[in-house]
Amino acid sequence: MARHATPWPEARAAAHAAGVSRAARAPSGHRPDQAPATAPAAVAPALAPLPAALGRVLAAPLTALTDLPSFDTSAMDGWAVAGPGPWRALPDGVLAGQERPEPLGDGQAVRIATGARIPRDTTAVIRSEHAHVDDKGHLYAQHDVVPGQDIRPRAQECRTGDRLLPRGTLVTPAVLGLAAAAGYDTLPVAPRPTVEVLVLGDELLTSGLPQEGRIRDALGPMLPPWLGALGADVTAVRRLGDDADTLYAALARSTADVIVTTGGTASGPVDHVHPALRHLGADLLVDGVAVRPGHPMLLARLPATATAPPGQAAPGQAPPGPQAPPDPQASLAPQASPRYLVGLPGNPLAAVSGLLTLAAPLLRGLAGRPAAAPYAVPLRDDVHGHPRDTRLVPVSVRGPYAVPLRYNGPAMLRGIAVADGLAVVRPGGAGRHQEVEILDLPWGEARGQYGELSSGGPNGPFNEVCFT
Ligand SMILES: Nc1nc2c(c(=O)[nH]1)N[C@H]1C(S)=C(S)[C@@H](COP(=O)(O)OP(=O)(O)OC[C@H]3O[C@@H](n4cnc5c(N)ncnc54)[C@H](O)[C@@H]3O)O[C@H]1N2
Ligand code: MOO
Repeated sequence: MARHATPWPEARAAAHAAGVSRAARAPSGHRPDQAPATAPAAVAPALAPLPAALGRVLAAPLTALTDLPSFDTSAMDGWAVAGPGPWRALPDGVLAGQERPEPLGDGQAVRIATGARIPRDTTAVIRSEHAHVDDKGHLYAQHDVVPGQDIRPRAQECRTGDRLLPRGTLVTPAVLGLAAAAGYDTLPVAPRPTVEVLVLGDELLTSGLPQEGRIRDALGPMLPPWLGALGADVTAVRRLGDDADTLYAALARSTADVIVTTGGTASGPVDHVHPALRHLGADLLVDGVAVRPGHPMLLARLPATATAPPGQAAPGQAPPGPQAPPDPQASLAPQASPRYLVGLPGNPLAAVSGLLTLAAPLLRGLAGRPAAAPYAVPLRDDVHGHPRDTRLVPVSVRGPYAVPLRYNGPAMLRGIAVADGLAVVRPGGAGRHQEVEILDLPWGEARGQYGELSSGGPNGPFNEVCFT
């Protein structure tokens, strides 16, 4: 079988574009890699209470519902003063949460707490440790007092209506805090795409030691939490063995946004993924990728309706197996939105490669998130390249360097289990200290758990230092 392997960068772009494009409605001949870089999430947004929004993606920009701070506020515990000192210390104080305090007269000072509303006509706040009151009740400052010092003026952080975060931002704990501060009780979020995992292979055991030629299923335990960390809602994990009819029925019956299969992508006697997709009339968007490990990985768009009822081959198509699928529920229900299938190779590290090459960008696209911004880290050591294909090599990020890890064979998980990411090594290899793109693992330390930051545009958070 001579398939044309898609170059690795194009495969990733095609997977992301497939997610954002709602491509099932595209005319035939549509190229998923020409879809826009961002799009509304493929599933309708909903308003979620703040705790439920964690880990989802903003379906609309976050706009400030209030000025922040919403009133002039003291940055320190100390004294609010009016005019030049020394000042007459008033007997009462102003606490955070207190309603509008009395205005200060020229020459007066009042004790004030951090976060308290500044009395009208205050010129500065003096920290308590920088002032003292004499026995006549006069307040003296130990340093020059600069007008406005230690006052956080209203709207210092944002004005009502300012755009705080763009659509497509992942809701992190910090985003929840910002949203609450800015006045939100609920957030418009895209639902997480649903994913069903189908584990193929008669040789797989679900407990105990490998024996009699059979091995433990490593992917059933690994993929659901990994897909969850990539933004999916895994609705089911089914172990199907190596039966063509069972696979066809499971694909036909599924209502998940994405089906992830493991194994059966190659052309061996029990590799049923391609025949099942053919029989379903699926559109193969990516059929093999020029990447090691994992080159048999594939991405297909499943048809909205059946091309043939179960058990009957459509014209010109072979049935999936010797017998018609026995399950009467296996008819293809019409689907409102496109469904996709990511076929991961069975070798476990090859499956990880497929997960990060195809599933991760697809899920981002489905949630309405932009493609992950690439970033590079210099390699500590030389890495051999494949002559034609990209290699994905587990690395640990130590100091400024990505250290290539051993045990990186396609059937091995020992390297990836201690990795922070996968280094993208272009054909021909990469030399010591050469910068290479890193694909983060969701729990990796290279860039943190919640993905890359958005700069937020010209008014984003990176332009100004603000500290007290
Ligand atoms: N003639 C060719 N044979 C193979 C090619 C090829 O190009 N031509 N490619 C090889 C590569 S590369 C890979 S990767 C595998 C992919 O094969 P499949 O996706 O069909 O996977 P299987 O044959 O079902 O399994 C491969 C291997 O992985 C083990 N496996 C499967 N599932 C699991 C699991 N859940 N947990 C742990 N291990 C699993 C399985 O026992 C096999 O050892 O094809 C090569 N062959
Ligand atoms: O996909 Mo395979 O050997 O490259 O594991």
